[in-house]
Amino acid sequence: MLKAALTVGQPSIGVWCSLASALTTEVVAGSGAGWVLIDGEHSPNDLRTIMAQLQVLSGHECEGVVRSPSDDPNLIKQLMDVGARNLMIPNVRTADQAREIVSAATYAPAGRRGFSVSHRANAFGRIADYHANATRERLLVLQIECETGVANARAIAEVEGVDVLFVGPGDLSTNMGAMGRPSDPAVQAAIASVLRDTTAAGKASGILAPVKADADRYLADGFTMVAVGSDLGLLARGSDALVASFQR
Ligand SMILES: O=C(O)C(=O)C[C@H](O)[C@@H](O)CO
Repeated sequence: MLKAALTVGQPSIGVWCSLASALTTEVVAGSGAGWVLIDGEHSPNDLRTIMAQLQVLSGHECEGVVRSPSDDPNLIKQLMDVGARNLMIPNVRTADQAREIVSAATYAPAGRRGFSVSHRANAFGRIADYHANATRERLLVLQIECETGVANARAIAEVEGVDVLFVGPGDLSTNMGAMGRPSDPAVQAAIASVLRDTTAAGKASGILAPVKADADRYLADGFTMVAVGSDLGLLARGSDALVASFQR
């Protein structure tokens, strides 16, 4: 289980799934990756295409992490009800926002996730102890993508119920005035600071690193939830290289 691995500091390699396709997500799931990111933020996914991808993953060891387009509690509720046990929330900036997200993913009385007796997440009522265990079994991955989030990373990581702080290098570099340059020294210093603060809070750190040398370095530094590429990138770059190899 992804949560169990990350809790004991075991690295887990993931692949971003941006193509909004159950078929391509199924192909990636067979690769041996520990998890795939089903992207509801920047991909043409909706609740049904996300659910279809979770369905194909049910036959695999590989776990689905679903990125919600925002921290909207109604979206969080719908995603959890269709079976998203692992959730990623973009651009979290403060501990108060993190507490609201935890609350949206937690049944009353501790939180305010709406209760439905029967849904896909509990196999349509067949998993009798689903509601009792849902909070303990979910994985909450909050993205740090701006300087405010970096400054508050320690406080965000310390919020009970937050499992992972995950750096979004694209947005972070853009928000720091270095669009497309995550290797900029100031951005790298911010990434290192998030790792330090998250580790100090006893939580796991993650990052997207589609260049192998970067991924290796982040893993050596202590990031454990590392996405090393995407279905879209593999198909686009692979088809480019294939066609180019036949051009004279
Ligand atoms: O800011 C980032 O970097 C991310 O959060 C990942 C991107 O959103 C991802 O879609 C790049 O393909």
